[in-house]
Amino acid sequence: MVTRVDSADADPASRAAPVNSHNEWDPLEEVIVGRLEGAAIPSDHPVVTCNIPGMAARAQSLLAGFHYPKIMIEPAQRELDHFVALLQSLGIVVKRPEAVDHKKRFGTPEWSSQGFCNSCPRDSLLVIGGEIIETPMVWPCRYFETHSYRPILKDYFRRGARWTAAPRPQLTNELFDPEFHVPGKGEPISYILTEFEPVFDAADFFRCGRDLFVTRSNVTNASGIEWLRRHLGDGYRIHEIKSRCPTPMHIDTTILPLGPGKILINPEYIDTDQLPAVLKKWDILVAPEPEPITDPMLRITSLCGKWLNMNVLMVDEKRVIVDPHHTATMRALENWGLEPIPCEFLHYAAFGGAFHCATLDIRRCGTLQNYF
Ligand SMILES: NC(=[NH2+])NCCC[C@H](N)C(=O)O
Repeated sequence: MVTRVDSADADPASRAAPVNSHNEWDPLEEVIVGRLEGAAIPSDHPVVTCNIPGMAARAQSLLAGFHYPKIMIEPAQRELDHFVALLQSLGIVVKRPEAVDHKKRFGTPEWSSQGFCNSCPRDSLLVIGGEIIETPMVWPCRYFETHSYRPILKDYFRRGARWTAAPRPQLTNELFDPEFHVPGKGEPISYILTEFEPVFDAADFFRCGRDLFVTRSNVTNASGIEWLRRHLGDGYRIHEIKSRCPTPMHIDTTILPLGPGKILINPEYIDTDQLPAVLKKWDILVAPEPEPITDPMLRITSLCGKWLNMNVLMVDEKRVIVDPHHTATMRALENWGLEPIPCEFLHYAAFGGAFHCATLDIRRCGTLQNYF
């Protein structure tokens, strides 16, 4: 049952709003897409290495701070260019962050680091209705990532958007549990973060109107979730979803809504009995196994686990952008009544994700509603 809370027709200002996105599926009008220029291999801080697959973590700790080699950038850049062209051909306005050299060193009074890249706007910026929030990120190499989006953010601000930054975390040793190890099979899920200060990545949340869903992770602690809850106030409810992923970072390979009443889950990480009661009323669509990645280069360099087949972008309630490598996923989406639009994107995994990660919806045509 969908209850209309606000009506855009009654409020012409909200129709003209530069930032307006309440969920993951309303018709997409404007989106930010990340960049690869200037990308540098992320640092080997424990909060980075605990989140990435073993092989990539070993290679990365040797090469941290160097620019990504051309052999990795070029194929990913070709895919990215096609993805941007595809979005534009669908009539969607595409905005891009500035190209910056992420090899540059920066610091706070307590530490210094080189950068990473701005491939994944989904992680550092959270759009809730007409507000855009810079999130308090925990990877030191991502501390200033939102600066490359500042020209866009200032433009949205000038045109009336609400622009907020969560308190900048200190990221000192007190935030990290020195005893932490990635839980093995049978061990309970644990996290590297303490509650020293609030931290969260935007990509640990997804939005369904007045209800937001979050997974705690190695980049989002309970204080971070509480900060957002208080910041948003009574108009929103935040529900925590339990994930069995031993290296949790970002919700969009674990569970993602495809439309009102439709939720896609990763059967390895989600125990449906443990879902928040409100979601149990929705159709639960179980993601098929991803097709294996056989190219050794893609296998070694991926910063992600295998479930990027789920990391899709909804153009609207029907059309969904998905990698054609994942044939079973394409077929499943069709069987669920959706129209998959294929777009090759496997090389982007070395930079942190796929379609959902690489984008940030700025405007979707729709209003704030209550879906539960
Ligand atoms: N928004 C993102 N950057 N998502 C990427 C999710 C990656 C996730 N940690 C995995 O390995 O599957």
